[in-house]
Amino acid sequence: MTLLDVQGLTVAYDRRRNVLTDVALSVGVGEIVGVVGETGSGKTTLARAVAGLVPVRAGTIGLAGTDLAGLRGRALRDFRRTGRLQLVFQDPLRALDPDWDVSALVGEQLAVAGTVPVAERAERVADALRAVGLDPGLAVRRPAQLSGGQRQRVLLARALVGKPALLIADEPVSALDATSRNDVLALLAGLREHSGTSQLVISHDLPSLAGLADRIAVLYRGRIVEHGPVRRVLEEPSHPYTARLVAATPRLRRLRPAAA
Ligand SMILES: Nc1ncnc2c1ncn2[C@@H]1O[C@H](COP(=O)(O)OP(=O)(O)OP(=O)(O)O)[C@@H](O)[C@H]1O
Repeated sequence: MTLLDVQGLTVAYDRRRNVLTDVALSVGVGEIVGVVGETGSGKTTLARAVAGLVPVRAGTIGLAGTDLAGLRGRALRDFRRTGRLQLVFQDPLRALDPDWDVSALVGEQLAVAGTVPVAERAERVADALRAVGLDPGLAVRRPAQLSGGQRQRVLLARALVGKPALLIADEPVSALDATSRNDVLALLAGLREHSGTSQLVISHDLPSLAGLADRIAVLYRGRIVEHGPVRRVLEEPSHPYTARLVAATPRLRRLRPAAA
């Protein structure tokens, strides 16, 4: 069953050029789809457009049957408040208010949605922290008192606490060292396994996506030039950019899914 169905998505910040042109993309229920592309290809713009943070010039963004691209004003605010779609930004330090403690940062979504009684929020926050491998005792800390990997996990806990239908992660591991990167990638895989969370994961790093996603879409100069199952894209890239990307990444040989 399709959860996210993006069609003909075209986005421009000014009149001179489109940053995204006619992008089509889907994420099934319980599926992880990776978007890879070089710097400036439009990855963050895609994440932000799907999350309703950037105006769309043309196209539709269907989430479980609702066209998010058509929502305006109050309807858009109401949708955001539900927290059904959550975006995890790439820079935890900038995304987390330094004056708030972890408990307030993670609990904010529950307060905004208003669906969980105040008395239950602390327990839900603790559950979310445990789900991302953090000690609930960290709830009293502020972002500056956490490591980079812990901050990234707090961002994830904040996105997950309201049990979103779709998680969009924009470069979730690019700021992390190799160990934390693997931990966070394993965490995303575990989320799907244990909670069935559908995910759109955006990265310039093909190996990170190759070990995690079911399907990969390749964004090149604002267009999806190739998409398909991970193994097919890695073994038989059909676009020259993808072929160059695969050839330039020897680590991929180790990460390729085993033959069926
Ligand atoms: N707010 C903005 N106003 C105008 N142009 C923008 C804005 N944000 C991004 N752009 C331009 O849109 C293009 C795509 O940017 P985007 O950040 O989506 O790419 P990206 O693939 O995420 O890049 P990176 O991997 O470097 O983060 C770039 O040319 C960028 O300069």
